Formats: sequence, structure tokens, C-alpha cells
Amino acid sequence: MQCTRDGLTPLEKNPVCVLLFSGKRKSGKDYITDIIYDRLGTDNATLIKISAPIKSHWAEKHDLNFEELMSAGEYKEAHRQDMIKWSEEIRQKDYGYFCQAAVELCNAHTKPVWIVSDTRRQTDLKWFKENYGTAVKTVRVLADDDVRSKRGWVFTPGVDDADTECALDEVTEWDWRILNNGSESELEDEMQNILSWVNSTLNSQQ
Ligand SMILES: Nc1ncnc2c1ncn2[C@@H]1O[C@H](COP(=O)(O)OP(=O)(O)OP(=O)(O)O)[C@@H](O)[C@H]1O
Repeated sequence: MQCTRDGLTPLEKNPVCVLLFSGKRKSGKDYITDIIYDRLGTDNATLIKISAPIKSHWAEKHDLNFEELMSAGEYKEAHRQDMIKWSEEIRQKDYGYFCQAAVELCNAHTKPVWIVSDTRRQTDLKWFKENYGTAVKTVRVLADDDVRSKRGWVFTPGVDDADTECALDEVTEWDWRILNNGSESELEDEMQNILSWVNSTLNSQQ
């Protein structure tokens, strides 16, 4: 299935499906969004990371390595608090600033399906819903703490109890919840539900 976006007006280039993924550290957000992106294909889908414009700006301003900031590791951890503080100041003035910047950074308007792999705040959900309405669906990725630990998660005070990890804990309404504790068949079923919705929505727009 391929979608061409040529010849559309800017309004029509709004996305057809926007999947907003969230979940705790090592729940498997990247693992699952990578599979979904791969299944949908690069003609249809784009992978958006809200953290990308923050890290891109930070890397440029402080002459740091962007790729290393994007990957998990000590390098990112060393700059985490400063990046959070700086980005929070901007978010206070404009809560959609980094959502919009992330959309622009990956040129998302050229693709009909947007997969956002790191929504962290209620204002992230709000901004996408305000701008793209019923195209938006939310997905919460869940995994038990012992499973997350086996994937390398260690509870870190100041990180795991901070707003960036906990701000969506109180949200109870998700379009889909994915339990990612290692059962391949369960995960496959959950992903199929999402992919079916995306494919039927795409087909209805053609
Ligand atoms: N269902 C699964 N089967 C096999 N490996 C998995 C599965 N889910 C996650 N993993 C592995 O667990 C590790 C953590 O997953 P991932 O990086 O996707 O988590 P995350 O939620 O994006 O974490 P963070 O928020 O820390 O970036 C990765 O090595 C990933 O390959």
C-alpha cells in the first residue's frame, strides 16, 4: 500500500493517523514503535521523537554529539537535568513548542501516518489532539517492573519519580494498552489491532 501526498494542499497534508506512544523506561516503546514503523513502511509512516528538537538544539548550542544524546547512555544522562530545565522553561511559555518542532524536524507532513514514540506530558497529548483531532490515538505501553529490570532498568531517584516519567500516570483513558512482558503472541495481537485501524483509516482516505 502506498500513499502519495503530491498535489495536496497544506491542510490536506495533515496526517491521517497519529499514534501517540507513552510508557515507562524500558517498557518497550522504541521496540514496538520500530516494528510498527517497519510494518507500515517509509512511504506511509514517519517516526517522530519529541526529544529530538530538544537534543538537536542542545547539541548545537553546546557543541555536543546529537546521535549520542539521542541514544540511551551515560552521555545523555550527563546532560539530562540541564536539558529538562531548559526545555521546561520554553514549555511553560508554549506547551506545543517541541511537539511542533519535532513534526517539522522530521518533515512529517510528507507522510500520512505519524508515530510519536515519546509522549511524556498531558500537554503533548493535548497539543496533538487540538491540532489533529480524530486522527490521534493514544497507546500506553506497559511492562512489569521485573521485566523492565531484566531489560536494564534501575530505579533512579530524580529520574523515575520525576514529571518526565510520571506525568501521564494519572491518565486512565488510552485508545490501546499494550502489555509488553515478553509474550510475542500477545504483543502481535495488540500491534495488529493498531495496524488494522491504521490500514482501514488509510484505505478510507484514498
Ligand atoms: N517484546 C520484546 N521482546 C524482546 N525484547 C524487547 C521487547 N520489548 C523491549 N525489548 C528490549 O528491551 C530493551 C528496552 O526496550 P526499549 O528501548 O524499546 O524501551 P523504551 O520504553 O523505549 O525505553 P527508554 O524509555 O528507556 O528509551 C531493548 O533492548 C529492547 O530491544
